[in-house]
Amino acid sequence: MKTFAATAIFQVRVLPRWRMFSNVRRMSRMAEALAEAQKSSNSPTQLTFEAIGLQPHLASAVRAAFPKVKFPTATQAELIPAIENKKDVILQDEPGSGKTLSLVLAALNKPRLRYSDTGKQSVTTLFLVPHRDLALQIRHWIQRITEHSESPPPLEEVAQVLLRDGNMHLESGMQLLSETPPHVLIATPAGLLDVLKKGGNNFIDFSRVSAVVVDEVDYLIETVPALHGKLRTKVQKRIEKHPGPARELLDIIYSKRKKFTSRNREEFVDEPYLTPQLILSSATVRRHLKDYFFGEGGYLKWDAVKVRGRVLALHEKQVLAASATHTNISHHVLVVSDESIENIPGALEGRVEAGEIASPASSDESEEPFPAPVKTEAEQEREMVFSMTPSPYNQNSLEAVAAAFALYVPSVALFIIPGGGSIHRAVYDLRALGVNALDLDMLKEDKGRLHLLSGGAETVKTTPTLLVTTVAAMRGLDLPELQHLFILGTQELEGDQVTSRTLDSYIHMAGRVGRFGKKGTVISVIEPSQGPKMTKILGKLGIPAVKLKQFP
Ligand SMILES: Nc1ncnc2c1ncn2[C@@H]1O[C@H](COP(=O)(O)OP(=O)(O)OP(=O)(O)O)[C@@H](O)[C@H]1O
Repeated sequence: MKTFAATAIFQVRVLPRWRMFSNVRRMSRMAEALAEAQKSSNSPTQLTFEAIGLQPHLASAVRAAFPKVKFPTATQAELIPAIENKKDVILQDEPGSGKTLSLVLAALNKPRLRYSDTGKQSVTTLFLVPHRDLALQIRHWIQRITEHSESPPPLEEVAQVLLRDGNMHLESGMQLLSETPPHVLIATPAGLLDVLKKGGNNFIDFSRVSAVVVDEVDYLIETVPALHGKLRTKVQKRIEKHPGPARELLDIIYSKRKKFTSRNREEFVDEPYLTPQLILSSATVRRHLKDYFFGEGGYLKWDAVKVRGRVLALHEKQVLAASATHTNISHHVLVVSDESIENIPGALEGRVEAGEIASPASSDESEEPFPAPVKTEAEQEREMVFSMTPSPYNQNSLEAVAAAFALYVPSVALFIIPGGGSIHRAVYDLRALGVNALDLDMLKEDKGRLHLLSGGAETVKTTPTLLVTTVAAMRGLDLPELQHLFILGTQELEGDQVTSRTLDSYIHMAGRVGRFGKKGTVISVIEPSQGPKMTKILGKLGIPAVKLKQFP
């Protein structure tokens, strides 16, 4: 692997340069000022979790399960009492600032609801998430907390997961759900809709559910951004044609709310408690999304409480910059052609640590081949097909990822390929290049689960591993020790256009590293034709690209 990397680097030649960023210096100054302003966004308060309303046994269990979680952040100290107040809540703070964890705590803190007639427990909180791995991560967190509590109940009484997944048996999931309704039901909207379609809309009595949390809400509910002309019409048509399972589900749960508008809001507030408290969360909640929830969607009560990280007091463009550019994340772009791999023109000279060569955890074993995973018959067949078919991936780009991975990554890195791309094919191609690539899967120890709660002093020592995922499957994921992230290409969703969705997408991708004050390195690998779009994305976000020193 090391030999390959060296070869790849020495082959680089200089490409004709694009025009320099004229505003890079200005942006860099702005990012520094903003980073200063937001420093305390996720610094812990001196309050205890008990003082902000967590039940003492839960607070102790959390500290035991997550030794680094000692005090709530300012945002968490605002959020947990707001949820206790039973009003609807919109939560927005930068990626990795502890939103999901605090939502989990607030959910576990709610008293268990029981049917007064039968005494049977009901689901207290429904947690909607965009994808399987985030659902599994949340269940894993709850499992840890439960295991660290006194006389822990069986996990299925506390948390269950509903997914649209080939491995999950719908009938047995439904049976467990009706026999033992959990305190927290974590589901993808599509998974839950499957259950409602089979069991009927009353399979879960939503009037008995205390809260519905929609995590990564802007991903689950697409709304029309402030676009102009044809693009706006195109997006609107797409939404109307495919409203998406999350919207369909909220229409079922909040059908009773939809008749209330701003004109009869008094009545709305006095309405008996018929619908669950609605809690929305994301690092990027645009105004058009809020407007939709309050207005046309009719899901949110007008007196919903907004809980926002410090950073959001700034101007929107600066907010974006601050969200994505804390000084603890360095952003790099490698432009790859047939002839060369080089830094994007205009990239700034790096801080010492930005392009520092990592001392790989596995340096003693660098001559050892990485472990080959045991393959099922289906996997062997798939590889046979791959060996006979051309790859959709630009091999130069994958070589650049392999080279940078070998140079910089001591333990684990994440590689995000564009949505719709084949993860298995990317893994196959990368392994052929000598990279220990694996498809990210939170259920499997070697493919991500190992890294779920590790970090800091207990950093996992493994052969450096590159976990491959897509844009669609990485939202909200937390691998605490992750420091290196590779992104393939630019987001092609809107063609050459850079919309708010494109920018939000970059913020969320970059947000997989530099979490909770840690350091992070983001390396985008693009083709020359994607250069102008990448420049625009970084320019709009106020992010200066920094040179990787080992590349021209
Ligand atoms: N009060 C705290 N003290 C220390 N660490 C914390 C605290 N709250 C959360 N964390 C840690 O911060 C990391 C990020 O948490 P979490 O995934 O909840 O962030 P997030 O804001 O939901 O991220 P994203 O925007 O990507 O969804 C986790 O590793 C979590 O354990």
